[in-house]
Amino acid sequence: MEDYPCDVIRNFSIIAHIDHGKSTLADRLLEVIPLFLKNVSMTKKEQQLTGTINKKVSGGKNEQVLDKLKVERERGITAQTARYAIANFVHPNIRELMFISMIHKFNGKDYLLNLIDTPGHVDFAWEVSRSLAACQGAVLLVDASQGVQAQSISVFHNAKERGLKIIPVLNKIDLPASQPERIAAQMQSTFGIDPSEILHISAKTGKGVDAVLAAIIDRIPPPVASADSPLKAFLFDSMYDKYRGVISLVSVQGGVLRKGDKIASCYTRKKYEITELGIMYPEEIPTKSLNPGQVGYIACNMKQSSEAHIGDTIHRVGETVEPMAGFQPTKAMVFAGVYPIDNSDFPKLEESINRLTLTDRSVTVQRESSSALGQGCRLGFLGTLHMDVFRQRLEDEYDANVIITAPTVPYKLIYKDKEVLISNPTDFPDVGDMGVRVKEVQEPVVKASIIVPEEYFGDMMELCYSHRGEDLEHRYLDSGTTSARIMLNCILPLSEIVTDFFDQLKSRSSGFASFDYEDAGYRSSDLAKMVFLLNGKPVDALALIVHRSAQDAIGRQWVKKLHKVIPKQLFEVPIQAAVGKKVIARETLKAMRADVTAGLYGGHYERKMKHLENQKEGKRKMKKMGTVDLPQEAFFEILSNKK
Ligand SMILES: Nc1nc2c(ncn2[C@@H]2O[C@H](COP(=O)(O)OP(=O)(O)OP(=O)(O)O)[C@@H](O)[C@H]2O)c(=O)[nH]1
Repeated sequence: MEDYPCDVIRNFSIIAHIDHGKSTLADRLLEVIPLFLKNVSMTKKEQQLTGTINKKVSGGKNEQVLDKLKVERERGITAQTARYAIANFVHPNIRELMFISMIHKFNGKDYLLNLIDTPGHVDFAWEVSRSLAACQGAVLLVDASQGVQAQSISVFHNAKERGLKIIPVLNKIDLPASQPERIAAQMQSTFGIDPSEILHISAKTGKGVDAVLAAIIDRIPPPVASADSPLKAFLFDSMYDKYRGVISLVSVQGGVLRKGDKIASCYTRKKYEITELGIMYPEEIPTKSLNPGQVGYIACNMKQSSEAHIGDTIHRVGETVEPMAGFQPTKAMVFAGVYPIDNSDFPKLEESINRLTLTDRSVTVQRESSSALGQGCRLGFLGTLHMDVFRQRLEDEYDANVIITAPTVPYKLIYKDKEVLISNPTDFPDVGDMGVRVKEVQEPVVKASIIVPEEYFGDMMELCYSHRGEDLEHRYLDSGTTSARIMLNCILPLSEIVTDFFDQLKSRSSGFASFDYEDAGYRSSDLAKMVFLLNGKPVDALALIVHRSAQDAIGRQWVKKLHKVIPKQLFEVPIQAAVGKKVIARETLKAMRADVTAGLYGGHYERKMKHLENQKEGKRKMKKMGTVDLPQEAFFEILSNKK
C-alpha cells in the first residue's frame, strides 16, 4: 500500500436516482479490475476499456482472490457472472460490501480508486451521508431519457453540502428516447452545472466510460492526510463475520494503520489490537498497512456490532486526537410487530432477528406481547422498503414464518410534564384522555418532493391533498418545452406515505412521477386509536391510529375487509370498528350452516383419519381472536394492506 500515496488515491461514489444506471456504471468501472478479467473471456470493447491491466496484481494475490471466486462458483456464480455479482454488491439491498478498490493506469501512473457505495433509496438517506463522508467526489448520474428526478436532487444537495466535487454525467445516451441537450439544460437550471462539464455516456455499451475514469482522476481532489500526524481513522461502516467478529470499514485521515497496532475508540474508549487489515479488491485482500487517505477494512477482535459506532474516530492508544464530527444516529421511522405463526417458535424467531440485526444495525428491536398473537418483537425500520427487505431476508435466510402487523410511525404524546414517543397503537391513549391527561398529540411529517410531467400535475396535487398534504408549492424544472417537468413540494404526514402512497403515485402518473422526502419534524394532529372488535372483544394486534377526518372511511373499509377474510364460525360474529366507545362501522358475519359433510366418509376409516389430521394441522395454524378462530391466511390478508 506504500505505492499508493494520497496523490494517487481517489475516493468517490456514484449518486443517482433509482434505475438511472448506478449499478451498470459501477459494473463497467469494475472492469478495470484485472484479476477478474484474466479468467474471463473479454469482448474487444472490454479489452479496450481495460487495456491498462496492472502488473502488480499477479501471482499470489491474484490466486488468493481467484480462490475466493471458486467459493463464489460453488455458490452457483460463474466467473463470467461474478463480475456482475460484484456490481450487485453495491446494490442497497445487499449491504455487506460498502466499497470496492480498483487500480487504474492513467497517463502512465497507477491510481487507486475507491468506489464507496451509496444506497439509492430514500429510506437509506442516512447511509448516503455516511458513505459520502469518506469521499472527496461523486459521479452524479442522470438518465438522459428521464431527466432530473426527485432523488437526483436530494443526493446532489447531500453531496454538495459535504463539499464534494461533483462530476455530472448523462447516462443512457444510446437510447433513442434520450435527449441529452434538453436534460443538460435541465441540469444547468436545477443544479447550476455548466453543460460543458457534463459527460455523455452509455454505461450499457461502455461509450464514454473511459472519460468518466479520467474525470474521476482529473477533477476529484485526492484526500488530504499526512503520514506524520497521529493516527486518525474515521469509521464509516461495519459488518459482521462469524469467525472474526466485527469488521469495520475505515478511512484513514492521518498516520498509518498496521497489523498489531493498539487502537482505541474515541466514542466508547475501548481498546483493541488490529489482527487483520486490508482493502476490498473486490473481496477482502489483507495488506500490511493502510496509509493516509486510504479506505480499508480492519478486524480487531471486536465482539459486538454495537462497539463499532458509525462516525467514530479511531486513534492509537497513548495518542490523543480531536474526534471528527460524527453522525446523528439512525432514527427508526416505521414500526411493526413481528410474531411467529406458531407461538412456540418465538425463541427461534428472536434468535433469527438478533442474528440479522448484526448485519443490519439500523433495525431496532424490542420485545412485545399481544393477547391475540402472543410473544413477539416490535421492530423499527428506516422506512417501508427497509421493512420489506428485512422481512424478505428473515423469511429467506431463516425460514421464518411470520406475521407482521400494519406499519405505524412514532407518535409524540405531550403530557403536562413530559413527552413520550409511542410506536405501538395499543399504547395510544383513549379518546377520553385527550386534552385531559394528554395535552397534545404530534405526528412525524416529511418534506416531500415529487417531480412529474406537467400533464399529471393535477393528479399529483389531488394525491397530496387526499393524503393530508399541506403547504403545497411548485415550480417548473424546464420551461417552454413540450411536456415540461414540474417539481411539487409539500408537507405530508409520514403515516400517509407508509401505506399505499408509492403505489398510488406510480399508478396515477403512469409511472412517470418520482418521489423523495426528508424528515421535517413533528406537527400537532387530531388523531385517535381505532380498535376492531370481533364478537365484542377487541383484537389488539389490529389496532390502528387514524386521523379523525378519515376515521369513518377507514373504519368502514377495514370492517369490510375483515368481513371478507374471516371464515364463518359456528355462531354469528359482529365485526365492529370503534373509536373510544363509539362504534363507527359494523358488519355481521353470518353463522356457518350445519356440517353437511358429516357421514360423507361412509366406512372409509383412513379417509376420515386423514381428514381429522388435516383438521388438526389447520387448528394449529389458527389464531384465536377472543372466541373467533382466524386462519393464518386471513391474518396475512388483513395485514397485507391490500384493499
Ligand atoms: N439503454 C441503456 N440502458 C441502461 C444504461 N445504463 C443502465 N441501463 C439499464 O437501466 C436499468 C437500471 O440500471 P441499473 O444499473 O440497475 O440502475 P441503478 O441506478 O443501479 O438502479 P438501483 O440499483 O435500483 O438504484 C437496467 O435495466 C440497465 O440495463 C445505458 O447506458 N443504456
